[in-house]
Amino acid sequence: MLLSEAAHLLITSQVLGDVHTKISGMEIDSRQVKSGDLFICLPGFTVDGHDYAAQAIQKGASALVVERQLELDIPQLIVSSCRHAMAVLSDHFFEYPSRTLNMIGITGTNGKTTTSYLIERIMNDAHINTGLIGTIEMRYNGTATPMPRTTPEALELQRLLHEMVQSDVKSCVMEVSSHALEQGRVKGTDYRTAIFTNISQDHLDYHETMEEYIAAKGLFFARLGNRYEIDPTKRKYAVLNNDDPAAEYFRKITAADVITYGVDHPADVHASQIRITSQGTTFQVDTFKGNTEITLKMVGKFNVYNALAAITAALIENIPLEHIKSSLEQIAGVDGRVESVDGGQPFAVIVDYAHTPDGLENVLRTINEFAEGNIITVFGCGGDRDRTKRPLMGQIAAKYSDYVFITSDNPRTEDPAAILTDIQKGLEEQQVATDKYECIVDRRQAIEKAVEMAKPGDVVLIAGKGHETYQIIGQQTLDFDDRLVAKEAIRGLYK
Ligand SMILES: CC(=O)N[C@H]1[C@@H](OP(=O)(O)OP(=O)(O)OC[C@H]2O[C@@H](n3ccc(=O)[nH]c3=O)[C@H](O)[C@@H]2O)O[C@H](CO)[C@@H](O)[C@@H]1O[C@H](C)C(=O)N[C@@H](C)C(=O)N[C@H](CCC(=O)O)C(=O)O
Ligand SMILES: Nc1ncnc2c1ncn2[C@@H]1O[C@H](COP(=O)(O)OP(=O)(O)OP(=O)(O)O)[C@@H](O)[C@H]1O
Ligand SMILES: N[C@H](CCC[C@H](N)C(=O)O)C(=O)O
Ligand SMILES: [Mg+2]
Repeated sequence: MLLSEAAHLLITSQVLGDVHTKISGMEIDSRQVKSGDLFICLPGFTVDGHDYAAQAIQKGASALVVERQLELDIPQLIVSSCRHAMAVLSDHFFEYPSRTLNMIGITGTNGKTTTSYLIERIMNDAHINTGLIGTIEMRYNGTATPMPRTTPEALELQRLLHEMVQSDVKSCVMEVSSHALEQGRVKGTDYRTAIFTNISQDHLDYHETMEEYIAAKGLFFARLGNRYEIDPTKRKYAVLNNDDPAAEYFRKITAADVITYGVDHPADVHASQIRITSQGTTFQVDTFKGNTEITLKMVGKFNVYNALAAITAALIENIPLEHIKSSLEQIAGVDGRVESVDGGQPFAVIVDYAHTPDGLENVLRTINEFAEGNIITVFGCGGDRDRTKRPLMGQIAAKYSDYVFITSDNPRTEDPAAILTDIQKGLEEQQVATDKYECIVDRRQAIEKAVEMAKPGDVVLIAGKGHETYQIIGQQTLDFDDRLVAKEAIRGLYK
């Protein structure tokens, strides 16, 4: 690509220097720049990419995208928003991969990862070669790469989608976080289907109010246009959870066809007669393409919602309901989501990624439906993240458990003990008896004590970190896996 081409795409941009400058790649991190790259200077939340332009030049950058002219002897493209420029240029540079792939995006506070795996499985079983991008990993054609965040930056995203196109992938299912929507990470990405799971409190450190959070999610549906072509494969679909009040707002702001799913309210894809056991969940589903009964190996009403979203997306792809049922019934579960840890102990140990008040309430309510003995919950809240959810999660843990170990999640740069105090305040406010909970900063120790306390028939829930294999304390990322730590604790007791 030539710099002139980039300038042409960004109509209001201004070029300083040689318009014939060749661009062989793009980069937003000066440390990763290769010779001939266009370095895009992102003004970040912690540092300003403009301050790293000199380093990028040293590493061989051929031109810069900037929001203000820099006193550096190199061609520069001055734009009003480097983030916007990144999205537009990446999409072009990687040959608009989302127009070739059939894109399915999922947004919502909880259930994105789970739903994405259900869809991936149904699609691949139906021989539609499908890739996946989300919190745990990105994977396609049997190869997986861990992901640092739920939704990649536009540059990384378009690069990954391009890779998928080159590898003969036909469809991609991905999680679209509210951060991504707000920062324009998926700008330009052409989704066929946009799914909404639910909205509840989270990320109020970033979005400040629930209204702003909902508005960020709304961007996904507002951008979803429908040109009502004769070719039905070009239609766009908004798949909305009709039991969530925000669905009505998304319906109003989208120009796509709306298809609803739900349990408590009438919907195009509707579940009823939900039966939950410790082994799984059975429900009747009535759809616009037939009816059937499905038994999931996954537990919880919330997983019925995830399954309904996946069924709707698959029906849009014209996959027969009987095939969808067969795929869903075979799925054992998703990594770190209500995952049982079996070390031969006479009680249940469940690791789950619930890290929001709603997520924690859902998983605990589900456990309450089948637990025979006491419920012992071990959980914490991440540092440098929404502080207002901490006391609420404390109250929920106490409400649905017989005993609570308040411990560290990923404290990041916050004082770990102070995070525990924030959680404890919620319990104090509700005057929870002090012999019903304790605070142990060290997560390993908390897990060990919980396992030690459990009696036959009890359930130990270890919530918050799910699939994570690390713990971030200060600037350090240390090895830590709830499942392994629980197994070690069990082994220590039941040798
Ligand atoms: C709040 C947020 O989203 N921050 C993202 C943002 O960081 P930032 O603006 O602070 O970036 P920065 O560190 O200031 O750097 C600015 C620029 O300077 C560049 N730089 C920096 C240092 C250097 O030596 N050289 C250099 O070029 C950086 O590459 C970057 O381009 O841009 C960075 C670069 O792409 C991201 O890595 C970073 O994600 C951080 C790590 C993060 O934790 N984000 C979370 C909150 C997040 O996005 N979460 C959602 C999931 C939410 C959900 O659960 O739904 C997600 O999608 O993952
Ligand atoms: N549909 C749902 N509604 C409410 N809670 C859910 C739902 N699905 C899963 N959960 C709970 O939320 C946790 C996280 O689920 P999942 O990882 O699928 O969500 P996510 O939206 O991908 O989260 P993240 O924002 O971290 O990417 C689960 O471990 C479970 O406790
Ligand atoms: N995607 C979520 C993950 C939270 C996981 C929890 N273990 C934590 O570190 O807070 C977030 O960025 O808020
Ligand atoms: Mg996720």
